[in-house]
Amino acid sequence: MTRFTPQTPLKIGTRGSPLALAQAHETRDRLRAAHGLDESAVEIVIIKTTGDDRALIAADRPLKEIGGKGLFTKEIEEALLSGAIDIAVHSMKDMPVEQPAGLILDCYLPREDVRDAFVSPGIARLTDLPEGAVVGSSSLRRRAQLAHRRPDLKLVEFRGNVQTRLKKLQDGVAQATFLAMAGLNRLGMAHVAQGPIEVEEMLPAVAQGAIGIECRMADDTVRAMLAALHDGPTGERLAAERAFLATLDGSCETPIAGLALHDGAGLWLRGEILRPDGSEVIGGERRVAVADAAEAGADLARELLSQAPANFFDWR
Ligand SMILES: NCc1[nH]cc(CCC(=O)O)c1CC(=O)O
Repeated sequence: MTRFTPQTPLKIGTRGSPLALAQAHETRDRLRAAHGLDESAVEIVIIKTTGDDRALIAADRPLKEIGGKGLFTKEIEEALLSGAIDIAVHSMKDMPVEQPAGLILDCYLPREDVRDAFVSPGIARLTDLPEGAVVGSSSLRRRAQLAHRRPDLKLVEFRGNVQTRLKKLQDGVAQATFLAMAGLNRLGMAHVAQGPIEVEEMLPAVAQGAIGIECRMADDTVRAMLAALHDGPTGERLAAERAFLATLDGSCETPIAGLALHDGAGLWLRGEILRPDGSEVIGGERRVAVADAAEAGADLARELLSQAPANFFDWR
């Protein structure tokens, strides 16, 4: 089955953040278990991306200004194409809807918790935030969703790894922030959150909580290995959500939310688009057969777009 040995190991490319490494380790462990690979037949290769460049990513600069789509993926995909790595592990939430020619992304691990988490040193729940409270988030989606429900709150830019953000909360830079439950769970840090926010209250980002594994399209050995890891139900949900995103031409950096759940034999897809200042939300849903997942995502996106004025996504 495998051409990978301790002398010529399978190389897994990943960013070096604690969350990215946790995802790469999960992938390595699943590959080893599924294919009986020796410990030294799998190697993790850390790749620095534009998004990891501290000088470029000044803490208060909106990510959208710096480089938009592919900020955290370009260098990793180049390493795949050059053969420096054999597979790449990604948070699907951060992945552009299309991959470069020669690469394929069709292996998803079982999805984690899709919900956002409410994190605050002094306040138990989102609904308990006092009038005028300062909330830190750099996610356009979360900012717009919050501004929509609570126009009284003051939003500040907030980035960095989990530890940096918790330190900022301790220092009083903001009274609360949001993180994905999935990331906290994968880091074994769910205890830092007050708790999850139900999806009816804050619809998550498309593909939140899903890990995808990318490889070279022509690499039949690796593709067969990844096929054994693929989680079908996660793939069905992401087919709907990513088609929704693709038709909206969105990325992780636009105020779009979308979530598909299995509902009996079919899928229940919900989506929303928001004005960046939260002044308007347009939402909708579809209940469809699994086979129609992608078409339903595209169709829901067209419905929402037909209701949105031309300047809907303009900001600043
Ligand atoms: N945009 C950053 C990002 N990309 C993926 C995750 C977390 C885990 C996931 O959704 O898989 C996060 C952090 C966060 O939103 O708290």
